[in-house]
Amino acid sequence: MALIKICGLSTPETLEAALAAGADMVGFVFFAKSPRHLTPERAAALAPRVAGRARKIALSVDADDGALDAIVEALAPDALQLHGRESPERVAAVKARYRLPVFKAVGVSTRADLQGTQAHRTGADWLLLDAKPPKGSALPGGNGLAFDWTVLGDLDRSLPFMLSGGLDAANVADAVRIGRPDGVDVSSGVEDRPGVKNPDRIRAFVAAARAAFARLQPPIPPPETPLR
Ligand SMILES: O=C(O)c1ccccc1N[C@@H]1O[C@H](COP(=O)(O)O)[C@@H](O)[C@H]1O
Repeated sequence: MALIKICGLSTPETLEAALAAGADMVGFVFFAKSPRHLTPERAAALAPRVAGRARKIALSVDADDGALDAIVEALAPDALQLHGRESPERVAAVKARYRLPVFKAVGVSTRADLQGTQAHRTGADWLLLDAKPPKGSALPGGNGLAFDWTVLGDLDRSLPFMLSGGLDAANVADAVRIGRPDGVDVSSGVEDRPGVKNPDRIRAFVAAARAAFARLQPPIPPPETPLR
């Protein structure tokens, strides 16, 4: 089954909206420059609400072991999303230290950027393909920008991948049809403004993504590396 992730949740109300809508994964951002940033303490307060209804994904950007230790202890995530410039060696070290599946984010603008996925094929469990941030952006992701999904025709699909970057309820059907990802991930597209999630937009996104995956022929097979 293809997976739907709502990222950057930071309040009980919007977390509940994502869970009730049937999101498979809920993402929590640990990156101080992000408007969606959570401290480990705030994450610890939100975590029990998930209670097995979805997988908890901890997003970090070039975090060191100390920061990741605090995040893992507070959230008890089901997987780690590494959204910085983590090397394949760092990805492998994080995976070994926490014994958790790792989603490695790779920025895409053109076909040539797909080369950047090759180095992560042995270390990461999943790829997360996001639009490259604009030059000078404070955030390596979560910018609400999409990339040209047709380049995904050239992707080596030996790892499952999430498609992200500028998705919303209106364009996710095209993204799924063109990119045939194993999952989709959204942050800005379910917000009223950066960091402020909108429950109606969350519900609309989950419904649109679910319908888009259901229409795909042939359907997306389950990934060989399932999450726990
Ligand atoms: O959401 C953030 O603030 C964020 C910060 C730093 C790195 C990644 C971040 N979010 C991830 O970016 C993509 C795309 O988001 P958007 O839908 O275009 O806003 C998604 O994978 C988020 O998890």
